[in-house]
Amino acid sequence: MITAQHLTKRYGDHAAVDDVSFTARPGRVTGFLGPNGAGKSTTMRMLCGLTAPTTGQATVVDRPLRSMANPGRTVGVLLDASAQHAGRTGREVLSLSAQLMGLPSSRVGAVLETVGLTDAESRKRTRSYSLGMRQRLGLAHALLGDPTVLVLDEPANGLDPAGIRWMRELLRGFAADGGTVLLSSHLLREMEAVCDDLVIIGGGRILAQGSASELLSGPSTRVRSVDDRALTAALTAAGHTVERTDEGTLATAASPEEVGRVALAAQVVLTELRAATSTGLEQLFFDTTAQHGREGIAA
Ligand SMILES: Nc1ncnc2c1ncn2[C@@H]1O[C@H](COP(=O)(O)OP(=O)(O)OP(=O)(O)O)[C@@H](O)[C@H]1O
Repeated sequence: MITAQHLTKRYGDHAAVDDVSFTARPGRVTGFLGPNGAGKSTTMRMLCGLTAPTTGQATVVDRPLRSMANPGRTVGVLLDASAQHAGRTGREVLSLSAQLMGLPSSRVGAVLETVGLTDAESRKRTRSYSLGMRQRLGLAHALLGDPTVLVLDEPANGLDPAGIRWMRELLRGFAADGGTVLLSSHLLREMEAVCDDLVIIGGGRILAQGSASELLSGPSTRVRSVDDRALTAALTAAGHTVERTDEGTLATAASPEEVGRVALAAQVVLTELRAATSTGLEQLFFDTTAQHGREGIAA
């Protein structure tokens, strides 16, 4: 489990992260999304103890990471796959960390196999690695201590389609075994495919969070009637929120059956009633972050 409680990071007058609270739970993949400059990396650095919060607290498995004697045995971190020592081989990078974490050298071969780096590749200096190979090495490094928690900033960056699918299966398997995964990525389709929970951040603040199924389902019913004003009043009186969509229908989270019953009781004739399809993460992302992306910045 990872918990961010009221995390704030100020650089001078600028709040890079502003009162951010969320929980990434065991057995689930939590996606951390936001436009460029939203505060994702800064939040992840605070979770990993690399950046001290101005206020608030971050804990991993109920403790601040900095207080752990051997954090690599609990948390695997991949924050920047290109930040590897260019003159070391992949195998040397892993062997050194295995020694520092008190792990048997057999872990090195095990994680190389898990991430699909061959023996020959592992003996090359990382300066000759492609970005995809660096990501695989970074992930091997994160998995080395057999952690229960993974914090991964853009791990799929540079992977080819087969690599992305492989990463998806690896993360789903890690969560299915009870692990906690916090993952940031700009690949929205991939996030939609892999995440159980979503946290969306913009301008340093949380804009939306919840289970992916909840957030992506949106208002579940679309309805038209001969008297939308009376229907809206009746639905609102029954405790439902109602919005008008761009297509001119009314949208509500109430089920089609419930809308039908309310309309019947209010004696409003319906001209259309249907369950809405899923919103899709791309739509949710743009709807939620419209004010915060670079394209949303007024000229
Ligand atoms: N060390 C620093 N000093 C000053 N400002 C910083 C520092 N680190 C980050 N920031 C600012 O904090 C804000 C959030 O940056 P951050 O890197 O966390 O965003 P991000 O969501 O990870 O963006 P991206 O998707 O582009 O990686 C930005 O405005 C950035 O310029």
